[in-house]
Amino acid sequence: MSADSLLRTQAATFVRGGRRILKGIDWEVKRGEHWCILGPNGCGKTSLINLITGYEPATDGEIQIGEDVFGNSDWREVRKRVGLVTNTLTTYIEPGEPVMHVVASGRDAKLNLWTPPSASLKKQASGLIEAAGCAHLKKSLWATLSQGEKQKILICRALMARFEVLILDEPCAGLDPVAREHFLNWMSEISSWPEAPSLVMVTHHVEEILPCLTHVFLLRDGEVLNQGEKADVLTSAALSTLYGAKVKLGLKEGRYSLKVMEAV
Ligand SMILES: Nc1ncnc2c1ncn2[C@@H]1O[C@H](COP(=O)(O)OP(=O)(O)OP(=O)(O)O)[C@@H](O)[C@H]1O
Repeated sequence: MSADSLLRTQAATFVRGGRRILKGIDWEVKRGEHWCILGPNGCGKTSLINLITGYEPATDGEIQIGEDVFGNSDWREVRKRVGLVTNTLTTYIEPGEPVMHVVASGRDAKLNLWTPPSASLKKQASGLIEAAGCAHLKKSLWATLSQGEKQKILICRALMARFEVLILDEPCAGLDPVAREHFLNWMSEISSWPEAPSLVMVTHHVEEILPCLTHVFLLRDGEVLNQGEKADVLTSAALSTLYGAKVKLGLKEGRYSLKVMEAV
């Protein structure tokens, strides 16, 4: 394993209800790489994320974060190095929680603070909220935010901790086209920060694969169809196999598009 390895799965297998949901996944994310995971509904993307974040144990194989191997290390500690932003988080946050507290609580990966955050936490949270272009939301309560604002605030929350890998599970779901574009540009900006975590974005839309994403992982029916550098992996042929239908991938000025030619 190279010193640059942040995350590695080896023959990771996940069986539930007698079904092999993940069938021996080998994958490695190295420092400086930003990944996109693509795959049809039900192919196992969320299951893979659950193994990496330790929310589910692998049935077989190895999950490694840096030097730590799942099962040999205190995963509650290891988990602190992998951030996860998912829509399900939004349902756990109290409607009346101040936005500033939502962000500040990310330092210890806690939800809903019982005591107000310290002045230094507030200062850091405030800086992140401003960098996200959300300064006007600093005094808002969680329940009043729009979907796009919630996504941004959740990412600010994740950035409070010093994650090495930040997993974004369909971060653009529910965003209007303009909000999505703003959001993606902000994500690009984050990826250029000197201390940026490696981003891993799960999406169903190739339009969201901005130039800052360097690698692509294609997951099909619990198996790796292909993975590697974006330009090598993203082809019409590979995506047609991935989705089981003829599709045509377009690339114009660094942005991808996908046309479904023939559904099966
Ligand atoms: N704990 C579990 N017990 C039984 N089946 C499960 C469990 N977790 C996931 N599955 C099944 O495994 C398959 C993969 O689910 P998963 O949520 O990982 O897919 P996904 O690729 O994230 O899908 P989507 O794109 O629709 O979000 C699905 O058929 C799901 O029903």
